[in-house]
Amino acid sequence: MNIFGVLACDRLNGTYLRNGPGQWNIEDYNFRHLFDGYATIVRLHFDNGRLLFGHRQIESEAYKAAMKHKRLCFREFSEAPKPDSFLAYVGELASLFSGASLTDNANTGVVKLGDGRVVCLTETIKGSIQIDPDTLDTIGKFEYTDNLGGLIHSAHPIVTDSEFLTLLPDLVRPGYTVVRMAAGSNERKVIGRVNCRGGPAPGWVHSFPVTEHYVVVPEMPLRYCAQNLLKAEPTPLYKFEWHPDSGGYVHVMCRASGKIVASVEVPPYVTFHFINAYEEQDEDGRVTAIIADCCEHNADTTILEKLRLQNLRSFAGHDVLPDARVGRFRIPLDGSPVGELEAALDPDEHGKGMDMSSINPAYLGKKYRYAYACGAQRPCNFPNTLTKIDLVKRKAKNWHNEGAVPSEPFFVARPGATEEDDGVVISIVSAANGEGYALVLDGSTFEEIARAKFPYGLPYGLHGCWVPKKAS
Ligand SMILES: CC1=C(/C=C/C(C)=C/C=C/C(C)=C/C=C/C=C(C)/C=C/C=O)C(C)(C)CCC1
Ligand SMILES: [Fe+2]
Repeated sequence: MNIFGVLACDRLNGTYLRNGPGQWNIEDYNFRHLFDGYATIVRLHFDNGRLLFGHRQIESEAYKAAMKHKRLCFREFSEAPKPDSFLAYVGELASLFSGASLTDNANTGVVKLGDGRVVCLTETIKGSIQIDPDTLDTIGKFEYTDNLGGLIHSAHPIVTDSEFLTLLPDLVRPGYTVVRMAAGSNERKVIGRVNCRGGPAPGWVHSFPVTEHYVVVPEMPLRYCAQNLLKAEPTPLYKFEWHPDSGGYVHVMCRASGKIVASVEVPPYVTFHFINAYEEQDEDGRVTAIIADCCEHNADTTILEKLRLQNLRSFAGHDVLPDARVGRFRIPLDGSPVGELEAALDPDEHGKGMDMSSINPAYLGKKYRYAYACGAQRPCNFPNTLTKIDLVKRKAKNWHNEGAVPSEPFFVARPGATEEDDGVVISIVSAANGEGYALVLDGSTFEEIARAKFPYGLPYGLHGCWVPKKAS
């Protein structure tokens, strides 16, 4: 559906796409977890103060099969089909115990590759699906033409105009392969490999950060669990297990050589989203350490349980959102065996809620000052504010509307900007009354510039990308 609205924001021209799990049922069968839902892509096309709005389901094999057979046919985040559903679909017992039964429901993020192709992603490699950013048509599976194999990758590749970097966790020989795909290509090439320091499996890598010269590979004690991947019934931590005794680590790989230049033990941590990383230099310009910031859940895995739909749909006014902070890792490059992890600012500044972050992409991998994220105004059961974090002043500025749930604040720089926060922040908000609107905040003052009400409410969504207007 496309609806025109008028927006007091004529400095923004281009398309914001936001992906996320938007359909949590098949007929009268209801899914369990926020991350289970079938992907819904939302499009906000900004054109000289006018907003064209639309949304569509991504036509993954998992979604099409569920709609056709009226039952779950593939394994989602917490849901698994009854064997007869999947076997009826593909017809082979072995498939149930292999990657074939994993979903391709690309419900997590959307990226614009350097050559302009737009790809929706999740953590299964086969869940990489190309879409048309204008019509939201599903074009088809994005085929990686290399022979790297594997079933899963990070849901958040680092994408720039020239490349796509990602991590492939290795569940058989615990470790991670760091790969690079040049813009315009479908072939990933190996940069290097890191062996895990703890066990029994690699830590979950939903995202990872990079600096100008290094790839930072996190190994958190929340680890993949191959048995849980194959279980039909959900386990407390779904496809993962918490192994605090196995230790938490951060590895640093040189982008050019693939060599590991640091591998440090850090306090146990739980993070899904890295914010950014950069190289710290001494007064002679020598790189002495890597600083990597993330949305850190105080080494507490309960956030995964809190994101079950039943919990999200039953807020009784009690504060149930676990605390989170901006976790700052300092990874020395002098051969020290340990790194540090501390809060980059007092978490009370953002209500001890912290997730779904973005930065000015021009500062990717570089020393930066500002991050935008969802924070909390308590009591709440879900992040309910937008927050602008000033990492230098260690302060936050917060936006909140009573009862509203905003999605990831996405920063878009003003063309020609020279200041880091010169631009706008876009968020899609679900209002208390179930209505929805697009919200545009000034990136510098964090004041509202514009909002445009949608003709109907939208489900919560996760991550977005910006497709600038084509030069005419
Ligand atoms: C489909 C399979 C998997 C899927 C994993 C998915 C879809 C993971 C998605 C993770 C997301 C969206 C994480 C977001 C976190 C947001 C947070 C913590 C917000 C907190 C707010 O306070 C695997 C599990 C990889 C297994 C194979 C099958
Ligand atoms: Fe994510």
